[in-house]
Amino acid sequence: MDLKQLRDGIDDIDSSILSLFMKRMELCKGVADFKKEHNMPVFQGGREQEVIDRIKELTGNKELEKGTAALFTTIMDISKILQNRTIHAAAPDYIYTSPDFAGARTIGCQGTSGANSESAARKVFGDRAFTFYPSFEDVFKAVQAGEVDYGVLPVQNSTAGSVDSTYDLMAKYPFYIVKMVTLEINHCLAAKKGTMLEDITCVYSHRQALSQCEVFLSRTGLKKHEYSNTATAAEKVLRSEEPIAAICSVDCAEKLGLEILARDIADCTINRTQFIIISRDLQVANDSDSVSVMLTIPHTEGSLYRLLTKFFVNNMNLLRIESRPIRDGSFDVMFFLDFSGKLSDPSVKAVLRDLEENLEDFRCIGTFKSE
Ligand SMILES: O=C(O)C(=O)C[C@]1(C(=O)O)C=C[C@@H](O)C=C1
Repeated sequence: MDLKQLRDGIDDIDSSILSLFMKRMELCKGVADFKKEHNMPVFQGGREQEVIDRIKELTGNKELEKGTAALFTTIMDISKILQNRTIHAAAPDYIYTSPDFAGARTIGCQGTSGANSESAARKVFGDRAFTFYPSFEDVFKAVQAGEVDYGVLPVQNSTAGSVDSTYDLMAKYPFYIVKMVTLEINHCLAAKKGTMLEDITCVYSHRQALSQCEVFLSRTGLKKHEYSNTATAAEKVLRSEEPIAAICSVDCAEKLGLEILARDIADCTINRTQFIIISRDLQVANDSDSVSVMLTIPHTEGSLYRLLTKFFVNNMNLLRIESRPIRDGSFDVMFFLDFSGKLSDPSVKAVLRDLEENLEDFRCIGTFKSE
């Protein structure tokens, strides 16, 4: 047989598979109606095992057994997605309010005035006073306690990647993301007035800022010292009698009256950081088009693949996937996923309900307009 004949044969078989697939899905819709009426969960683990065992037996070919099991697992996953849509699409909406950035009484940022978090906060809340906390954790605590209406935290930098400490705290505190804001970061090397670059031996800054300026730091041979924040590092430089420098924003250096010894020192000329604005309660802006969730998945073969199928089949674009250790001595991780969709979309509601029902650790952590 030539290739054309082989492909014609494949096309014929695909048509048969398709028509049987459609018939199977019709039956699954019937199953969904039954489950809705009898208040049964969509996922039936025992039945799935039965289906897979039977398929493996029927395959009768060791080499293909794994493939047929994967194929029927995916078919059942698609079946569950359709069933969830039938059952949960009309589920009640989440209870939420609209964000009120202009009416916010207090907003918490980490660091001190001049920190990049403050510039990010200004983009959302305008020129006003912010409450500064020594650590990211303090910002989460202040939001949880209702001490501030909103908190501002960095999550991702275009050069250095995710801000791990923020993600670790996201797993620890209750909160909701209400907005995402992107800030152009321009790092400079700043020292006390009159200091020369040749005199400087060491430089202080936040870990992320130091890692964004690796090339400059290794070229100049400056010794790196991690500090809690770029702005607090700049303040340390101002107070110090030693010839030390800080990596901070130009705004911050100018505000403190520091000398800028070198500008634009980040490794990448375009260097941007994304910040999240968080609140204690779920707040949904009209223009929100992305949803954030955090979850753990079982340590079983194909479980990440099966999770991703849910987004793919529901036509939801995955915008971010991040994982962090859950820190219990195991090597298990917590996943943070952002995907396109509105909380009120029937398919989003169905996916969220499905994840909620079937995963041990699952939380929807807000919705925002992606930038
Ligand atoms: O038998 C059921 O209860 C079904 O919903 C059908 C089906 C399948 O597609 O075969 C789908 C989901 C269940 O977890 C088990 C099996």
